[in-house]
Amino acid sequence: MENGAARTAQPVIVAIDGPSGTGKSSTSKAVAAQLGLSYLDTGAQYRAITWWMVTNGIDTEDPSAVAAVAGKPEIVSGTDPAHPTITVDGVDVSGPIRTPEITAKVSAVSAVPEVRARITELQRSLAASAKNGIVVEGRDIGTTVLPDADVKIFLTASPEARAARRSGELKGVDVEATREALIKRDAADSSRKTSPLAKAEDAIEVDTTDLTLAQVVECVITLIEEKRAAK
Ligand SMILES: Nc1ncnc2c1ncn2[C@@H]1O[C@H](COP(=O)(O)OP(=O)(O)OP(=O)(O)O)[C@@H](O)[C@H]1O
Ligand SMILES: Nc1ccn([C@@H]2O[C@H](COP(=O)(O)O)[C@@H](O)[C@H]2O)c(=O)n1
Repeated sequence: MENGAARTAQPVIVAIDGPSGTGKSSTSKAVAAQLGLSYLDTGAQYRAITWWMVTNGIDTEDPSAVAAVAGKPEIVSGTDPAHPTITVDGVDVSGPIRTPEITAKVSAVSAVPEVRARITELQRSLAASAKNGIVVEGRDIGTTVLPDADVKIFLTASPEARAARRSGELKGVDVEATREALIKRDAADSSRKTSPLAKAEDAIEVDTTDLTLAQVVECVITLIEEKRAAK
């Protein structure tokens, strides 16, 4: 069975969106693994194209310069939730895309329409080829990338909870600085013209502030199973 033991049979497309640090990646990976679905981290794709721009000396604050080369890098995402991978022109960039420099620059690059068009095409193609279905997480999956997704979830959490989680992950990092950085990135992602971070009208909002990761995963699995039962 692809991606672990499937608890359910029919293919299902699940869109999980939300601001930074709300638990999208952790939740999506666990849900996909438990249901035997593929998993796609779309933030990793935007980070990967940003890494390529930086590595090739492109000014990430110049939308025309970014747009002119948006079609050049070959970005490949592996969709096994137990071992998600991301390469650019054959190079494993799973580590380099998580540096503070890339995190600080990714919102500017992801706001460029030519970048979004390129990455959205990749995302739709991966979703269409997922045999058992897929959990796709990001900022615009329910609104733009997969508007016909079977289940749409919008995760939220207070900035304080998100900053505390991230600081715990990146040991020694200041909580207040982390909180400010999260808020700044959310503001940039929500205010861009093309496909901003937004909750789809038909998405179910789950506030994870006071929930453990296990509780969020169980909640999402229940929503998926309810939807499948109703099909
Ligand atoms: N419900 C939860 N309770 C406590 N910690 C959580 C919960 N969900 C996720 N976490 C932790 O919070 C951190 C951020 O989670 P995660 O990376 O999944 O968020 P994200 O929404 O994908 O973030 P980003 O958008 O920045 O990629 C991780 O350390 C994760 O283990
Ligand atoms: N669907 C998406 C997903 C991500 N982005 C941009 O990528 C950045 C990094 O995302 P992470 O989930 O890895 O933190 C994010 O801040 C957005 O700028 C996007 O635009 N659309």
